[in-house]
Amino acid sequence: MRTTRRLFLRVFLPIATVLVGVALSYGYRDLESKLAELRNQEYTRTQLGAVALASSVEPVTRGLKYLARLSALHTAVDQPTPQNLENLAQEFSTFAESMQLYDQVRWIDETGMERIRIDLHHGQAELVAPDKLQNKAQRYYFTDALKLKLGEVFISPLDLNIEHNQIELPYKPMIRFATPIADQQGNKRGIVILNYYGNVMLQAFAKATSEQGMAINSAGYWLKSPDTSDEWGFMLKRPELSLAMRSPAAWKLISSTDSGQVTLNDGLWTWATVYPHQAGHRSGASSPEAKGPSAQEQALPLYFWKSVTHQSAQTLSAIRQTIALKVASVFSLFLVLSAWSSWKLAHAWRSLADSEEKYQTIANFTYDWETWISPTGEQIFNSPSCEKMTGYAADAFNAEPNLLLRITHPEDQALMSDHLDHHRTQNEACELNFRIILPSGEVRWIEHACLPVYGKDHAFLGRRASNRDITDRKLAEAQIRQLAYFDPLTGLPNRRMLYDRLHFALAQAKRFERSLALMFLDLDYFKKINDTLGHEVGDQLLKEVAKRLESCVRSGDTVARVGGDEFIIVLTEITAPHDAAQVAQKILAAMAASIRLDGQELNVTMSVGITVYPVHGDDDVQSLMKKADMAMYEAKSAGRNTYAFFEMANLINAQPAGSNHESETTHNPTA
Ligand SMILES: Nc1nc2c(ncn2[C@@H]2O[C@H](COP(=O)(O)OP(=O)(O)OP(=O)(O)O)[C@@H](O)[C@H]2O)c(=O)[nH]1
Repeated sequence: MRTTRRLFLRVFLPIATVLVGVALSYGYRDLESKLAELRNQEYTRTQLGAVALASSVEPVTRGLKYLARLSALHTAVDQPTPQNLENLAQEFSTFAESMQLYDQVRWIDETGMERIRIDLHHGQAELVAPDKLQNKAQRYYFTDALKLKLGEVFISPLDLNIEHNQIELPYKPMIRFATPIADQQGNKRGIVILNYYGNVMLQAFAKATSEQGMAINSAGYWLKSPDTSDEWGFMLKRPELSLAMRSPAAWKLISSTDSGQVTLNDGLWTWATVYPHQAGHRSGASSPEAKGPSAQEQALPLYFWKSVTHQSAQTLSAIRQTIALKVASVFSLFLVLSAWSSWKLAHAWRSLADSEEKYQTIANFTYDWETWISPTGEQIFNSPSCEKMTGYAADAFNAEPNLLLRITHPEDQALMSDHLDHHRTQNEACELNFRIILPSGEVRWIEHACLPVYGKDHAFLGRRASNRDITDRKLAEAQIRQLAYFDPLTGLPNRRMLYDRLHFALAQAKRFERSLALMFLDLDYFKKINDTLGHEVGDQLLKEVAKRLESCVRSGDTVARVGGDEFIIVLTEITAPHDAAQVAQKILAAMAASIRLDGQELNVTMSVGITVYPVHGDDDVQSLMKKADMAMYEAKSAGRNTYAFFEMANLINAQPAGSNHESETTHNPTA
């Protein structure tokens, strides 16, 4: 479990690190994108607001200049007859009613006295009666405008209309546009003045900024704000209702630059500036005060409006939180998924390592030599045990695909070569035994079993083989075979082997109509040797006799020991009994030479009984054995150290040719 956990950490930690990096990078980019979108939106709003303010001023100045050029005005100025004044009033009324933008349309003469005044009430132009006309000589807009050159336009600050020294309710935002007029001699004869409804402009501004914009005058007071309670602070004598007081840092930047965008502690500020005087072609003096003389003579246009938007710090923080939450939830999901996958992978690795370990342990400790050969004949795997078995390391087999064939015993190479050629790609199991020669020259028997290997997709993956060292088994088998078929003392075939061969030889003789002789040989007086010289000497003597018997026959003949001092010889290549007689004589002659054993010279003789197929009968194996045995006893009876044919022993009891046997049978062993 500890190993699995370690593997898990090795997989998961790098993935988690990458995921954290990706999440942070993605989150940062997403936040940047959202903030950029917000900044663009704010920038667009302030620009649209500024355009709305500037474009509201332009038509008013054009309308003012139109009035200043009216012939009815100049006629009335030059000849202010009741008729002319009435004509002018008519023109002013028509203008006011058609435009619906102005609260008042007036001509104020050079003394400050209102000469023609049209008030708009509920859309209707009303001429103010002469006795209701006022003198405006003390008003700043009169004095400032009268100072202008002909053609120049005075634009007052945007403020609330004041009637009878009270701010008119509901609030009536107002801007006064005025320009001087002159008579035919060029003497200034007062001004034409329009009281413009500021609300029209402010509504256009609000609409352009989606109700989110703030129109602020040059003193930092709100003219229009999403929060209406902030508006008109300068008129209400409440300095706290100004951006200059509410957010000094922001106002410092906004008032000092025409446009910009900045993120401060209290949020994102975006602004643009409108100079209404510049928009009116020519500028005149202005005053931030509602009443009174001009604060500035005809100076630079310090009066401006700011189109401003503000996104609070809370709004920005909410955007960050939303993105952080989104990224965190996606990141958590990926983290959980990768943790789960890493755990599964670690578990699989662990299982694989376990099975590899088990497999390696089995491969290392197996006594058999396990191999795997690819379909193209490459050695994919050789278990380490191959070195103990062959004297060559597994790497040697992997490096030399032909090594197995090379170390195969020459007598088995054809078998192995055939196996490798024919079975490598065959869909069948195969078993074979072969010998290999070790580097030391030692020969070992290998039992080889192989079968094809298929993958899960039934693809042929080559052959898997198991090789086992069966040298000891082969030796044991050979020993068993030796014990079963051979006489342990002399190494001659025993009775069982004799019978096998005799059966075969007799069948062959019968089939090919050939002759066969069976000789039964028994040592004479062997018991005495044992009794006098000991069993050991008797054994040595038997071995020497066996050798001498073998030397007397051909390679196709069989010499077997079937009893203590009894031997059988099968002669397969005779044509007549005479041939067998010659072999018998040869044997008796071979025995005649003394044998030196244990420092003594020994002389032994043998009695030999012979039967010949088919001369002595068309017999079976048992009959042949019996007849030969009987013949041997005949030879014993005849005095030993001689041979006798079965036929002759029974019927004529005659000595075979070469009667000198008699003399040979008189030889006694020298015990
Ligand atoms: N040394 C030795 N003696 C054996 C072995 N097998 C049998 N004998 C002895 O061989 C002798 C065989 O004797 P027999 O064939 O009966 O008699 P013999 O002395 O040869 O006399 P005849 O055959 O009549 O000439 C017995 O004394 C057995 O004990 C053996 O493997 N080794």
